[in-house]
Amino acid sequence: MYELRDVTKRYTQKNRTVDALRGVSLSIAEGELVAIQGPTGGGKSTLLQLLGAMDRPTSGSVTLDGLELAGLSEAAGADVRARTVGFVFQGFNLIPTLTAQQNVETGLVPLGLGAAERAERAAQALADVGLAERAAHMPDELSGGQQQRVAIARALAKNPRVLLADEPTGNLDERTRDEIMAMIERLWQDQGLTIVIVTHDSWVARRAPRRLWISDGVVTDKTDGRAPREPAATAR
Ligand SMILES: Nc1ncnc2c1ncn2[C@@H]1O[C@H](COP(=O)(O)OP(=O)(O)OP(=O)(O)O)[C@@H](O)[C@H]1O
Repeated sequence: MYELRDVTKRYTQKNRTVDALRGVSLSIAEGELVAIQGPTGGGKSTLLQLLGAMDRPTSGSVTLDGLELAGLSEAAGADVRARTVGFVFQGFNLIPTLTAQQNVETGLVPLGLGAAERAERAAQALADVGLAERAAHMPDELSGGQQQRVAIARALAKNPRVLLADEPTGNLDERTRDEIMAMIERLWQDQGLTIVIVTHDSWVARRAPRRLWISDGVVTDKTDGRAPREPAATAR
């Protein structure tokens, strides 16, 4: 699904440069659930932005199903964000003046669907996250966990291939965090999505079969518990 080859990202301000990613090479297979951890400023959000075609690397290659994201035009990048990638953020990012249903429908506007199909898909997405009864509620009438469910429904209504989540449980209490993670895992299993979650929370990270660590712009694969390799027949 994703192939990163020697990716660097350098931010240049007036008299300061920051190397947020330094020579990252990485593959993420279709259907993987990957957690990304690491110290603050290590490069987690930068990596997620490159995976989501929200930004481009300074050098190197980022491909999504063979499509080179590094060289995309603005319009082509917007198309990837609209169709292929769903985003979820720590702060939910719902529009406060719109109902849950309308918030979910906003994610479908770039797809050019008719109003009736938008409404139907949004209602289905809200049902999928257990919020069918709350479709007419405004965000401030919903709990934090419910708001995050609406945000997840908005991300998934467009049937993306990838879900990218930046600290999706960062604003939630423990019980709600557990509920949201259980829901993300269920969606992952049911819909065969590829999911990448940035988290500071080791409990959340441990739920992911694959865990990456980014520190100072360098990625290390920290996955443990991998199936041990079968010893070669001759070694027995
Ligand atoms: N737009 C930007 N302009 C300049 N520097 C930036 C920009 N975005 C990120 N950086 C710098 O790049 C480095 C990596 O930042 P990034 O946000 O990717 O880290 P992070 O691991 O997500 O951190 P956190 O856990 O605090 O969110 C940091 O040193 C940060 O200050």
